[in-house]
Amino acid sequence: MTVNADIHAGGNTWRSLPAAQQPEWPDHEALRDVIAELESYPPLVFAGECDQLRQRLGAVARGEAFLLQGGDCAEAFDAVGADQIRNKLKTLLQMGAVLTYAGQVPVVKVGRIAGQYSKPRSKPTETRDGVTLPTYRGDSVNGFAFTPEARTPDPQRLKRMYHASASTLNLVRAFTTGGYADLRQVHAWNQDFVRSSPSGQRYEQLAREIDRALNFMNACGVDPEEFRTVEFFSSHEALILDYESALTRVDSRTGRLYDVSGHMVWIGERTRQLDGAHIEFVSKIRNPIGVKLGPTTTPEEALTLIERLDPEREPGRLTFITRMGADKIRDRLPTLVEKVTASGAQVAWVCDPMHGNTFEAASGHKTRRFDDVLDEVKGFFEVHKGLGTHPGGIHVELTGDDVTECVGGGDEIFVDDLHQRYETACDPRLNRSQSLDLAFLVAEMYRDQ
Ligand SMILES: O=C[C@H](O)[C@H](O)COP(=O)(O)O
Ligand SMILES: C=C(OP(=O)(O)O)C(=O)O
Ligand SMILES: [Mn+2]
Repeated sequence: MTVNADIHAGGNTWRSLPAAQQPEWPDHEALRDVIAELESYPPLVFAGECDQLRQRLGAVARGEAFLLQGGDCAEAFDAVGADQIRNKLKTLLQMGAVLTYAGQVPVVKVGRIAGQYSKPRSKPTETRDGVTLPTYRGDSVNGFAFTPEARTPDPQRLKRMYHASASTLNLVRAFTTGGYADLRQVHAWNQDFVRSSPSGQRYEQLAREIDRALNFMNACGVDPEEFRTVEFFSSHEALILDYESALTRVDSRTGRLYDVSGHMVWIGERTRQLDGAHIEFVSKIRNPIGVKLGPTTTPEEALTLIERLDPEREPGRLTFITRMGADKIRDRLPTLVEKVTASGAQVAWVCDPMHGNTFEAASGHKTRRFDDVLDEVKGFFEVHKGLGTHPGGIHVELTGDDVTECVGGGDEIFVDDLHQRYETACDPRLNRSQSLDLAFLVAEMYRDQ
């Protein structure tokens, strides 16, 4: 075996371990063919970009930057269109501009985008009117429609995921480097939000300050070219290990393994078993890694995760994304942060205020209250302030469209409105105006800090 083959084999050590939440593919030969084809495809990202993001996240871990990570719960193949991608990106960039001004630190912008096609589920099946079918596991696995054909896992979908990710990333790169995302333009969109939406008016003061700051920079003669492009990274949950490992390659510069399906990948709350395949898989790759930590996480688990995933204690390598729930964060987070800090590890702490706050409305819609989302972020800031540690960022499920999936917000959505534009394939997302609300309110929190 050559050295390279040896290293490459390292990307397959997960295969002997239990892997939670994997699809039951009916045809294993077809799966093998798909994996072989995926292995021949070019990388979606360059390993050097993953290193760049790891460095940026290092600044987050050291308290010198803030992470904004967001996008759909589940991307869908039929939503790979220019409008949807542009609206999502626009929303994230607008949030980023507000947070940068408020925090006076760089905001690292990472989309749940160009690869977020696979979903872990709480139940393996779904029953409607006495008919039981496999649960929807994301467009990478099966279809959303409630028919036996759609719900049967089809490995050909893994190739569609690759192509959908490639076209999405291509457009994102074009927008972020081609001038569309110019900071002055992003600020103009924010001014428009403040002017035209009833909820936006309370942020007038902040928007005016940003305007003055931009004018000041202009007057000082800052090169306008500096504003033209923006750094933006992709991320998704590394769930379907056959796909992720088919896209794991040896980097020719360093000889190390990178999962080139996205810049950052994370492991979800349901697949972070210490002796499981997912943790083993990400322990072998050099990408920056996130791990979701729910309310039952013990400090010992967190410390073992650090040992497994960040043995060299490299700031930026490991991000803990806590998702406790608004009612638990003030109780559960302090011990975790204290014990991890005492161990000397420098992880980035990021708040996912979505996944601990989901409930089912009387109409049957899965939803979240904007106030709970906000309260979890508030709790997150309070805990870090109390401990003298850095609230490193937020991780949110959002869309740039005017959907009605979460209740509340400045342009209030009521439970009775949920049916109007409930379009998510999995979890409820903040819509465009709720996302901007959140950014302005977090900006105020950041300033108070
Ligand atoms: O996005 C996260 C999970 O896939 C989702 O919250 C699980 O939802 P379920 O309980 O409907 O399966
Ligand atoms: C599945 C998700 O979250 P968690 O693993 O935290 O439940 C998600 O981020 O969509
Ligand atoms: Mn989700």
